Amino acid sequence: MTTQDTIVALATPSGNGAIGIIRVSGPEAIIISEQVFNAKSKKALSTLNSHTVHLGEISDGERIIDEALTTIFKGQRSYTGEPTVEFSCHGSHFILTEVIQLLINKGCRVANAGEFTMRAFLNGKMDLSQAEAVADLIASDNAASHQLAMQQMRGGFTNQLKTLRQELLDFASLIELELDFSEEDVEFANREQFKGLVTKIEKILKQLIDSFAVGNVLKKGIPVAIVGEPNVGKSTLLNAFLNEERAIVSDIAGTTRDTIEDEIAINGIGFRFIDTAGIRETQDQIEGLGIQRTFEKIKQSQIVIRLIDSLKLFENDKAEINLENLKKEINDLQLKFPDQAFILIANKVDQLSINQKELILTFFPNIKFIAAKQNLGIENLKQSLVDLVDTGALHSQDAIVTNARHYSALQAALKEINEVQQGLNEGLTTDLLAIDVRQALYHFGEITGEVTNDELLGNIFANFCIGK
Ligand SMILES: Nc1nc2c(c(=O)[nH]1)N(C=O)[C@@H](CNc1ccc(C(=O)N[C@@H](CCC(=O)O)C(=O)O)cc1)CN2
Ligand SMILES: Nc1nc2c(ncn2[C@@H]2O[C@H](COP(=O)(O)OP(=O)(O)OP(=O)(O)O)[C@@H](O)[C@H]2O)c(=O)[nH]1
Ligand SMILES: [K+]
Ligand SMILES: [Mg+2]
Repeated sequence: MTTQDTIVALATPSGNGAIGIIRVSGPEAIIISEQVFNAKSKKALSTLNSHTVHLGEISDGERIIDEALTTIFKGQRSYTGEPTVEFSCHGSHFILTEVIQLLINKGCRVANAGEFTMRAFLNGKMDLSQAEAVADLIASDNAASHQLAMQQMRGGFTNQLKTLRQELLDFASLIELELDFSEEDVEFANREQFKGLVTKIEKILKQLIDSFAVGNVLKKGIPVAIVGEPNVGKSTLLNAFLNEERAIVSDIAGTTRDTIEDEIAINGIGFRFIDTAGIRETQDQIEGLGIQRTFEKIKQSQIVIRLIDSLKLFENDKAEINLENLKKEINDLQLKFPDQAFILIANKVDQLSINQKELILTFFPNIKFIAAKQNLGIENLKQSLVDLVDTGALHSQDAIVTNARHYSALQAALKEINEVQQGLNEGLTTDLLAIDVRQALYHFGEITGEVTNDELLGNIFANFCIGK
């Protein structure tokens, strides 16, 4: 991987702000920038101190393109770890395009997605997991995902991992030293101490692996499926949660055919609501497909809001039988989806008499009544959702893994650590033990980027936005 090119990109959203920042990074950053920027002070950029800002003109020969503020970062003292210049221009799309083109004419290359951050990684300004957290930070849209990304960008669990890796590395060296003296039957690596370390590592790996269950949903938003028969008010409830007319509502059964999703934050936690087509036996083929999808969505969700139309129960004179059937049906649904938390909600309470309400409660003591259309009971329901989420980990000091790549590497590391443990217990020969230890170290290194390759880096940084 070469970092010889000097790269340029717009660092701010394209041409729709008051100011647009163009970033230039690489060995020639200051020399190239000097050719297009004239500071009001008449001083050449290369003579100015690092981390200083200068007013001046950007021009292509005689033609002035913009009056701009220019920041210089010298030597390795920058975000990327290489000479960097930032031009803070007027936010016109035309100006920004012209300035970038000018810089390209003077020898810059357009940066690839994530290339500035990739350079920061390659130049040792951050480890790989921190670089990945930069993308998460930019994508974060609620307090929980923001906090997780910030924690990881500032080192997160990798500091802990680096210490363990070093301790393991020290033992690996001792074990390998034993191999050099294999004739003499010496033991440099104290087996009991080594067992202690491996046990400690196992415990920490397990904790980190477990944290992913929480971390992953908090990062992505907790999926909540809203399900129930046609016309119970699922789309009305979605709209009430989102506080906007997101889904079409009508008194025609089968209005929602495709699932509709949208996210909001409640108490800083992201919830992704999924409005589904009504569940019922049907002859209609298109609606039938919608119902298939409802089951799919339940499977993908963490929480299921099972919505019922309270009025419907009393349409015929068999309320008790209807309630009995409902109870059975809900039991079946819970059995079919054991991993989901179910909340039972009775809608349209505005139309219900007190006696009817009490009858429902005798069958379902925990049921919650709402009137989605009148926005009644929605705040309570939001609180119930928050209560269902175990946010303990978020508020503790324990590290939380949010990245699927780290999760896989941790699992792989644990597997190897368990091999090492088994090897130690069974008195495995030193050469075989050494192999397992090296394997475990490899997976540790994958997370922080001590072990890496171009393809992996390409994959990670391709998901960044341009200019980052
Ligand atoms: N204008 C601007 N704003 C930005 C960034 C940027 O690159 N440019 N950042 C980009 O994401 C973030 C800030 N991150 C940065 C991290 C390090 C350095 C830096 O200059 N580091 C030097 C000097 C440190 C020091 O003064 O002690 C270094 O690490 O050596 C700059 C920005 C968010 N805001
Ligand atoms: N009285 C009353 N009517 C409601 C309430 N909530 C929804 N409705 C009405 O119930 C009807 C159906 O609402 P929708 O939100 O379209 O129901 P749905 O479950 O999404 O229906 P499908 O998408 O067809 O399965 C509409 O006429 C709504 O205005 C409520 O709390 N009280
Ligand atoms: K409807
Ligand atoms: Mg609907």
